[in-house]
Amino acid sequence: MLAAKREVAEAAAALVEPGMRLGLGSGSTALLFVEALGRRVAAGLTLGAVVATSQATENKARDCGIALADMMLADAPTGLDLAIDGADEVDPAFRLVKGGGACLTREKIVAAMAQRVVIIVDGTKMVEKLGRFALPVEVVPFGYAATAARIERTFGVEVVLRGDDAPLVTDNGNYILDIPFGDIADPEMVAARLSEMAGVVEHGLFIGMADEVLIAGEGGLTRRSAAR
Ligand SMILES: O=C(CO)[C@H](O)[C@H](O)COP(=O)(O)O
Repeated sequence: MLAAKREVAEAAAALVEPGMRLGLGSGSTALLFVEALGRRVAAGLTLGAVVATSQATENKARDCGIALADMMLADAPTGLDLAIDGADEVDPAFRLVKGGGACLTREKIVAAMAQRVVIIVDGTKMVEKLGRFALPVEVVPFGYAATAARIERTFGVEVVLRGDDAPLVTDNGNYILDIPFGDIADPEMVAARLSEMAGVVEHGLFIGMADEVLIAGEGGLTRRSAAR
């Protein structure tokens, strides 16, 4: 599995061209990509503005000698050439479940800024139907129990507040509710219902955002483009 993640991370780093404005994803595969990119930067590759999707990725990028734009400033970049990120699930229509690392909100903002979004996964993430991986939803801590109850009433599924002894707090200061659907029959409907709920900051369904998927498997690397 680690070898597959490394292979796909190296392949993604090779897609980066000089001067590109880049979005760096989160999770173990994305961090391997950041390391591979760092090696290219150390060898002389220059980049345009680079944006990280989590504190962990920001720390890794800095350790690897990659300078980052400050997304909290008014003059932060508003567009990117390429965003590269992992995923928890990818279906045949390139719909994704993301947020296993609790970074879905920044990941979605960065993906939405990018002209091209490339998802890097090992073959185990490719699924016929989304939902076996519990769907992460970032919610505001204020009234989170009410938000959780509303989600449960809407979908008839018991949600799980992420965290062990205490709730996990995201980089944005929010909580994560995981919805164990098992099978998401209609991802567009679920996405629309969640998006309109008070208290929901963002959900982990990424629909119509991925342009390409790089998949590392036993048979080597596969590159698939979205049919648009
Ligand atoms: O969405 C994410 C983080 O919020 C990650 O991209 C996703 O969880 C995949 O992670 P990994 O590469 O470690 O399997």
